[in-house]
Amino acid sequence: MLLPPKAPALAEYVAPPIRAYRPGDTLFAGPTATLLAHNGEPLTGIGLDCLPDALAALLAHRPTGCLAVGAVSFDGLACRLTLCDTVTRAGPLPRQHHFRCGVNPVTITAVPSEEDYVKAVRCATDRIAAGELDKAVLARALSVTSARRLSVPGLLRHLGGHGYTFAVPIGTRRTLIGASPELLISRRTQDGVSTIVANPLAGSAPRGAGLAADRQAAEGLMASVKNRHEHRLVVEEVARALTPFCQDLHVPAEPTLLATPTLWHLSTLITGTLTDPAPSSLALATALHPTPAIAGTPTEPALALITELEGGGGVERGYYCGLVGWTDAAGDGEWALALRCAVLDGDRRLRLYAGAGIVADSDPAGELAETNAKFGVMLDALDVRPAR
Ligand SMILES: C=C(O[C@H]1C=CC=C(C(=O)O)[C@@H]1O)C(=O)O
Repeated sequence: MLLPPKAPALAEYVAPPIRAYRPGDTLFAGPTATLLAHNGEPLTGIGLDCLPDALAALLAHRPTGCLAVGAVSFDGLACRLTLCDTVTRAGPLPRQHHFRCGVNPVTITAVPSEEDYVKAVRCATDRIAAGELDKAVLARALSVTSARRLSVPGLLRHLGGHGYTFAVPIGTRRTLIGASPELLISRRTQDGVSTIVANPLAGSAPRGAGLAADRQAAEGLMASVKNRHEHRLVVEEVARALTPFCQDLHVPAEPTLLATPTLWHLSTLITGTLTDPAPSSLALATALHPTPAIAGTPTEPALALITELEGGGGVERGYYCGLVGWTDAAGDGEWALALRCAVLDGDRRLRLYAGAGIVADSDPAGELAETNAKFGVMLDALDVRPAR
């Protein structure tokens, strides 16, 4: 008797763009669509300042439909983009509720140690109290070695449905991979009118275990004066940077709550209509980057403190906190911040990154806990601990 083919169990399901992924491809999945760039022309070595013009010129000579997809480093000096004439498009990646049993044997080294990160946070709050700056985002890393072989598709399977999921080749057998909740900027043009969306996030609280604790965590975040201040600093700066390019800009007065699998965030959805001629999505990203969500404010002292404290602790941001996304020849595009991510080096070694916004009344232990919750996205994909 001929039996119908067995439908794949949910745990075995792999979304088509992940099934189609080959080493060296670039994948970028947003809330509405997934792009897979295969066999494109690599573009590296152009800094963010020159990138909008360089890409406009390059894309103008390519066939209609050609996109540039990839990443720009945090310092804006390096990029890894692919110019791809025929990007494969699919729907958004589904969120897969796999049972994760936390059994993957790995060794993890914190860089710097948790104690040293706490000291760095104290140092930052002292500098803020001394009036040198208002906010700095301090990051830490985890160096992970896996006993099991890791693969980009194997990790991507667990990163869908988190906002912006990405895999970008950034060197020989090195891939930036992650799932970020934060949209820096998107631009869309319809009937000659270009509209934008930016979704700054800042102010976070780990999700609670169980409904009551989770609700308490969300309500506590919404009511937190420290987190509202941390968030406001980002929204004000994003609005200030976008204002010269917009004929109208809507900035809600109050944040809302955004839930990710590991954290609650304060979120503000900023929308606007661009002036004519409209700057490209990448030109807008250049005007915005680095926002206080990933650097601090004012920008210069914040960047100096990051170099001093993170550099002293052995953290090199590289592409973490950079941009990841795409642009077309007309300048429409979508750029997320490269957060909740890792660099996969070969097939067993990973470097995970997470940071937290430090303001005057930051509690160092709380900021450490926040970074640990942020690592949860990638640790869960590695099956290092059970999902909530
Ligand atoms: C720097 C990170 O998050 C930023 C984005 C959202 C919320 C943040 C916060 O509450 O501190 C950070 O500003 C990270 O995830 O590594």
